[in-house]
Amino acid sequence: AIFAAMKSKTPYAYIPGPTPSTVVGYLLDLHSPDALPWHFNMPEEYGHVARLKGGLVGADALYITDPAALNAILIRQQAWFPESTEFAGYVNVRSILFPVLFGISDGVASVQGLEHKKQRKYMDALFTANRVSKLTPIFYQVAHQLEDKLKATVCESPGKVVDMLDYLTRATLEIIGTAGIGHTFNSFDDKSEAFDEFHGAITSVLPLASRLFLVLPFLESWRKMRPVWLRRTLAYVETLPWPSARKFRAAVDAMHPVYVDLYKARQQVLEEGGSAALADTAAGGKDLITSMIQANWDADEAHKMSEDTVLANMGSIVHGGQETTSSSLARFLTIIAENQNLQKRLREELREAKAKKAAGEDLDYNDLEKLPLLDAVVREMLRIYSPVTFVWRQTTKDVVVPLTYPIRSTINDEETKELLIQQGTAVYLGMSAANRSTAIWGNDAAEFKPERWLNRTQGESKLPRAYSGMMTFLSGAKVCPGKTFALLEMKLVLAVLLLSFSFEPISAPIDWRMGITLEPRVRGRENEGISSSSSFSSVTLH
Ligand code: HEM
Repeated sequence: AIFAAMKSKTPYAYIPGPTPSTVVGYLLDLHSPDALPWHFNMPEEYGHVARLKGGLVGADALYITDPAALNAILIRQQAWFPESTEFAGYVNVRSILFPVLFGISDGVASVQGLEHKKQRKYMDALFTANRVSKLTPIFYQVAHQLEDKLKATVCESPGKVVDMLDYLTRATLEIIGTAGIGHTFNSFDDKSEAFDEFHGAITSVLPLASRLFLVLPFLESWRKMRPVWLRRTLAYVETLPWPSARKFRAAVDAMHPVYVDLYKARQQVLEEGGSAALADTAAGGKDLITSMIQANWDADEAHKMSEDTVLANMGSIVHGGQETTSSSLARFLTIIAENQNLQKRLREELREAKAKKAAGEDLDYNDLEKLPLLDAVVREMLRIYSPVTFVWRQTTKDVVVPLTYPIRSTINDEETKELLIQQGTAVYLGMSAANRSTAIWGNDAAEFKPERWLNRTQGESKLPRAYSGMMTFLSGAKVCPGKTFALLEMKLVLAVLLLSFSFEPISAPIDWRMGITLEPRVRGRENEGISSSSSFSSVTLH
């Protein structure tokens, strides 16, 4: 095995790359919570393909930000680049643990190939612009609860310093709850046990999951264990010799029954009254999962998903859609708190649009789509502060991919325009780094400049085109299905907040650490945990 590892290290010796900071190799540098600068620097210092040196525990890997190579890996030649069996993406790290520990079947985020295609068909049908626009009233219901709650807090003491991430987490969990799975966590009720329990579970799963990458190869073999009942029984052995797994189990125990109860309730409605009866359920049966259950009910036998698969997809939706949006919204507020002029311009744009509506009427889906400054700010924020930093894949055979930017050999200084990726190589796709590459976006790539989208001074990049030529939502078969949902949700919550409040920064700096998404922490209060030391702002009502 050692010989094999040494042999597999050699093919990439000609590719420039960073020296690992420990003998373990690149893994710790790549996953460190403080690794953001390491990622951003990659294309600038080493080029758009970099060699990541394996250490004692592994072979060399590649870090790729090259547009042509990304197009090949994610789209044209994606069949040879499945998600690594050891760890697959940010949604997946949690989805992977569910089946591993509990025998629950895999959801869309953790399956590949034909099974993925089948599940994605159901998933994509939920997220068309038409369907998402119909969720607008549900989003507003939650956004106005957030507004009322914040008003009550701020009226008590104007200019109060408020932990906005806490409010935004409540709002995004409530939105994904009501619009995603037709369930309320009563998130704005201070004494809501449902919120505390579920949110506590999500936030404890997050750090656990990002710590587990080193043991995932072991989990993978557990995941394949059959029969499933044996796996499930073993997971419940009280003496599970691993505290993280026990904690994880407690978290899943808090979440899973919520999904099971909801599923059973919808199924019962269907059995008693057929599809039409779903209109009488929470959210008028329009929530994503009720729509999925209904489509599954109507599908012919050959195309139906099992109960376990639908349950797993409830998890995929809740986990895929919660912290990504709360983290992005917190980032947005940080930006506008630090740029009062931009905040004022955004508010003016919103007021102007609102003035055209009848009194008390909210901006609808199309109105929100048509606000150029809000759109440019959201776009630019998602470009340079992509909540997901990277994903990874592993080749199943030797593959040659084209390159936009040639590799300059460290051995003989020659240029190569194609890259041979050997079977089994771990390939890291640097989404945030590609979003900031100066070669792709220009010398001002790392600067926050919404104007680049306003007058379209920014041409489309050569990166895959899922969203303005940026990598934030990925691309190809695993592209984020929730993009339209996320953009509407963010614009709508920001519109409600900006029309009622002004935001100012607190004096302490905020650091953004890399977890599975980006997590804000107030410097000096890092150890207090994500919910208590997040993106405080000083908020005023106006
Ligand atoms: C700013 C917000 C968001 C960002 C930046 C984002 C980004 C991403 C990325 C990068 C992936 C691919 C991950 C991978 O393959 O490892 C992904 C997948 C996914 N996202 Fe999102 N997402 C966002 C919001 C949402 C929302 C609101 C939902 C649901 C309502 C959602 C549901 C999902 C699901 C189900 C997947 C798995 C898809 C699959 O594997 O086929 N996301 N997202």
